[in-house]
Amino acid sequence: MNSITITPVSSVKGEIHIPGDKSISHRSIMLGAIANGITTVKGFLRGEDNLSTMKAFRSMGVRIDDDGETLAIHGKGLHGLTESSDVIDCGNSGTTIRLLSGLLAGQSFFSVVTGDQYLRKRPMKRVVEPLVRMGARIMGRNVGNLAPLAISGGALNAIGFESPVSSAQVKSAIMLAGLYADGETSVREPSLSRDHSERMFRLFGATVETFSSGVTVRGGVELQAQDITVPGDISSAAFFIVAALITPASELLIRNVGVNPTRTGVIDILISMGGSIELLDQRQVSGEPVADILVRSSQLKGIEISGAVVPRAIDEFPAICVAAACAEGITTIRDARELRVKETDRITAMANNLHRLGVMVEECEDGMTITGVEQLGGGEVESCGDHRIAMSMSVAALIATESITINDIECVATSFPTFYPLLEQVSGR
Ligand SMILES: O=C(O)C1=C[C@@H](OP(=O)(O)O)[C@@H](O)[C@H](O)C1
Ligand SMILES: C=C(OP(=O)(O)O)C(=O)O
Repeated sequence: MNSITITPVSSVKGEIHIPGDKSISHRSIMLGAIANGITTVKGFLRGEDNLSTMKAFRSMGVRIDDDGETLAIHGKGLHGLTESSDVIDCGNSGTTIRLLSGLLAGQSFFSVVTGDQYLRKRPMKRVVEPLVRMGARIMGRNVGNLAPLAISGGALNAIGFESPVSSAQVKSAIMLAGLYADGETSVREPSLSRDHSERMFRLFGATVETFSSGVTVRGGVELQAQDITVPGDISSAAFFIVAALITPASELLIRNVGVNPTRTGVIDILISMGGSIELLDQRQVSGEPVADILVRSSQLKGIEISGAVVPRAIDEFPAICVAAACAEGITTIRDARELRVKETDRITAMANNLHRLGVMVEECEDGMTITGVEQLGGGEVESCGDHRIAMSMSVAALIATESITINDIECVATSFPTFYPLLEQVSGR
């Protein structure tokens, strides 16, 4: 297991480009594979999670050419996928296994999907239950809640589903199954999660209607191939935004970042904490809002975070916890129970790691309370196999009194293989 030791820096400066958005990259392969014609994708994220999705579709007979810059996905049409000759390994990727399960529920062949030791602990009932209601036969460990899942799909019936959690993975799995259902399938969620599927379905010509916190998809409509440009991932940019905010004398321009309003909770939260963050040159690319983000070091203050902003910032909480640890006063995070079922339990992981650096953190079932400190201490912390924990703690190390060693950092390749070279670049090392 690799570790890294990071020493404090005096400032974070420069201009960077962030790699492609992970959520949009997954969806471009999935929709490209079942569309008619050749879909091209520029800016595709070559992280482990997206490579798992690519491999899964190749195993179902989809030709995907990659010249190192652009992907060309040779779509097979709505009913052209073929049975994989082996178990489909989704690696560490919750998005792959859950969205794929929705798609496989509509196929008239048999599939088994599984993943690594972390993914095999994450709850699948949230997608299995509605997909079974639509007519798929799905079996899995723990009464169908844990992977491996065995899926026998076929003709589906449309349902109206009220999801108890705000989850784009649940919503998107049902939307994909809905393409194969007889009639109109709708999903409602407590508050709106990321809407990349809604946007991309529309781009490919699906019949989709959105309403407040919900979506309806019509079955049986063929999709048409598209040329897609994937913007930079705001979830990856978040580590650099926090790095520039908490490090003195910093100014960082982050180019070409997706700023879809269902993803910008992190910016709203950090601005409320007193962060100097400006969105420049806002534009639309492939149906998604994009901007350059200018960040300057700021004195942050503690705030209360709860409610509808939480799903809009769900993957950024580890980075937000680091900002809170450096803020003046107390930050409370509530309504964030979902953090307990990510790659690791992100509430406990961040509480334990920040504790080791001398920060007072109190956990509660759906969140935590963090009391900011003037100076983070040094020490040794654990990624817990979770890319976002590893990267957050690496950012914390930039301003600690002494060096911090982060253990087990291979997981960073899940979503951001070039994270450490970029961190070196902006640190002037
Ligand atoms: O649909 C997606 O692309 C994602 C949805 C979110 O998960 P949930 O749907 O479980 O909240 C997020 O945490 C994940 O990184 C990507
Ligand atoms: C939770 C995440 O991804 P997934 O659910 O796709 O594993 C993440 O990237 O933070």
